[in-house]
Amino acid sequence: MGDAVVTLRALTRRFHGSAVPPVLDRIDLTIRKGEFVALLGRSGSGKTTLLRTLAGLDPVTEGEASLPERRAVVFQEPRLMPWKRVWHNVALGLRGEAGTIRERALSALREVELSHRATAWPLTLSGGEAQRTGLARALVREPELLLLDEPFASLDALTRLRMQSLVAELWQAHRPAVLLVTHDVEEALLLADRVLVLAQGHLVEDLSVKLPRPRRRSAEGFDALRVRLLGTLGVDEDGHDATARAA
Ligand SMILES: Nc1ncnc2c1ncn2[C@@H]1O[C@H](COP(=O)(O)OP(=O)(O)OP(=O)(O)O)[C@@H](O)[C@H]1O
Repeated sequence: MGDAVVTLRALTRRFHGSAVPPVLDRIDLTIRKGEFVALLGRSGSGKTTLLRTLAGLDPVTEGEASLPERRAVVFQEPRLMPWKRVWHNVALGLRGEAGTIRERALSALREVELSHRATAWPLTLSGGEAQRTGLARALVREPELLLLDEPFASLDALTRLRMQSLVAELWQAHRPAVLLVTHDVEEALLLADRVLVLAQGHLVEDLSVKLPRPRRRSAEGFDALRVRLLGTLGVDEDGHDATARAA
């Protein structure tokens, strides 16, 4: 497909030899230019493994992966270098004239509403500020593919809400393709065009989300999609294991 940013064909990833089922088992996936995809799955289902493959951090040993050159990752923990100031962390790895690089870093920090912390040391940042710095560091590279590995998981509930809408705004402004790994069904529905569910090595759901933006939990159809995804994950409304109860 012409506008594909990512193409996986029969991608398989094993950690323990052929005696046990692979973590990723012949995954086929296409992500199109500008598409916002969320990846849900239970703990240990292989979400991070899939994200690492898309980031080019893990070798492809079985199957094929076609990835764009410009990729950026935001991890659950910000992974900033404590001995470099915030703006310098954002600028790391950029090439070109020093003044231009600094300007680009400051502009990315403005976009995540963090200009006032540009010369701060990372250890003085709050959790939300540190994650916004990570987001600025990713954005400044103008990625075609932005990979977000549970970037809000360690934040308090209010900061998480704010970060979710910030990510939605930044995506609208820049339109990279996004893969967001999350545990949170509502987060997936608040952000993504498409929600994938990974289980037993397979993508068992590929759900198109046509809700209007900006997304609201109160929107018609939101709850039906939420219940459907919880069903695919095998969890009931209260977070209990529906598969165990049925057994
Ligand atoms: N480097 C590794 N060596 C051996 N096993 C690994 C390695 N990385 C991941 N695994 C195994 O692969 C499986 C999937 O792990 P992964 O971290 O991708 O799951 P996940 O869906 O992201 O989980 P969580 O939601 O808990 O973060 C797990 O059983 C894990 O133990």
